[in-house]
Amino acid sequence: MPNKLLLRALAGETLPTPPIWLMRQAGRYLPEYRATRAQAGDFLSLCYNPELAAEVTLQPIRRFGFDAAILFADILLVPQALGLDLWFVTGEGPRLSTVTGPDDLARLRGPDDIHDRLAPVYETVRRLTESLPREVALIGFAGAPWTVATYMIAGRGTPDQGPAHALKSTDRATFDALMERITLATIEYLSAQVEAGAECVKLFDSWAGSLEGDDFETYAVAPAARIVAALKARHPGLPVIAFPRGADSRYVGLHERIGAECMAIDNGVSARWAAEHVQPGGCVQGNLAPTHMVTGGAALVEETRAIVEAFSRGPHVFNLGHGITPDADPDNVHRLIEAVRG
Ligand SMILES: Cc1c2[nH]c(c1CCC(=O)O)Cc1[nH]c(c(CCC(=O)O)c1C)Cc1[nH]c(c(CCC(=O)O)c1C)Cc1[nH]c(c(C)c1CCC(=O)O)C2
Repeated sequence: MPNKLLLRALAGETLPTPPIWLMRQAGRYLPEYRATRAQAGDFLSLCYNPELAAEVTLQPIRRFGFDAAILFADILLVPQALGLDLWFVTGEGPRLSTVTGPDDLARLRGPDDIHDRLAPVYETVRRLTESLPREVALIGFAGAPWTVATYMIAGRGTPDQGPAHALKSTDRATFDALMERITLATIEYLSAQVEAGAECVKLFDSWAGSLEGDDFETYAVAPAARIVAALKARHPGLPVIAFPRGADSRYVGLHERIGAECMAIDNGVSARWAAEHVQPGGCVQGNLAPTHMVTGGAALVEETRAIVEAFSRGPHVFNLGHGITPDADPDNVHRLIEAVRG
């Protein structure tokens, strides 16, 4: 049995107190993050600077004593490694050159040709294995193919993933080939993170919820299952967290269909419902609404205790239902941890 709390929960153990970490725990709500990002110059320079990326990964561990650290990087580094241009517009978000037809696809690099550009990320992981406290687990991550494809097709974030849905229906061959390329690159990328020292990996499918009918199975479940199977073949026993955000009632049975030890639950479903219908399949992670980190107060404590109680009869990792936002108050994170650990 592993002795780090996060790995024990992922292995299926019901613990008296759930391990806790937060999505986007390294980020703009922390003054020390803003200072290090300024030192790096910009967000992408920070992602590709192993010394500073390791530093911002460690900042929330030092400040809050979380049970897990998540590698500081971004899901959009994979499209960039595949050959797309990537930049961030302050206050707006990511911009990428796009893939909208066979010619764009032909210009992309192969899944094995990503490592030279991503080498600094692997170096960040190696540094973290040396500098993290013994009891803190290190999580590697990547975007799931559908979510990454939505950014590669639209060239930016979109409210309804319209451009990706459009390509899927007008040029299925290009869409499927793009999904295949991302899937294979993601296997290589995550595998390299594990070789560098990541102890578990998380797949972020932030836009899975917009896949309807059979598309959910074809473009969210099947690619995730393929990535998980390939990783486990190479790294037996590797624990995986899947985050098909917005899956709603389709969370039921997903542990088994994806082959993941843990389902990250967003706050679109209640903890009570997820405890009854999803937790029987394995560990669950979640699912406090991120707004509580802004508003705090008694509601934060009550809701946190209710979630801990709802999930207390099975394996649980405490987290938010989505990333902590830049306007969050770090003091509320202290209150949250106190409410979880009692
Ligand atoms: C969709 C997505 C992205 N990136 C990610 C997702 C999936 C999870 C989700 O749904 O939130 C995942 C991600 N992004 C980042 C991490 C690092 C680890 C962590 O602390 O969780 C992780 C796991 C750093 C980041 N990635 C980004 C920041 C903010 C950049 C800054 O410092 O200005 C951070 C800390 C930028 C980013 N990166 C992305 C967007 C849309 C944006 C802009 C929006 C925003 O600014 O919050 C793409």
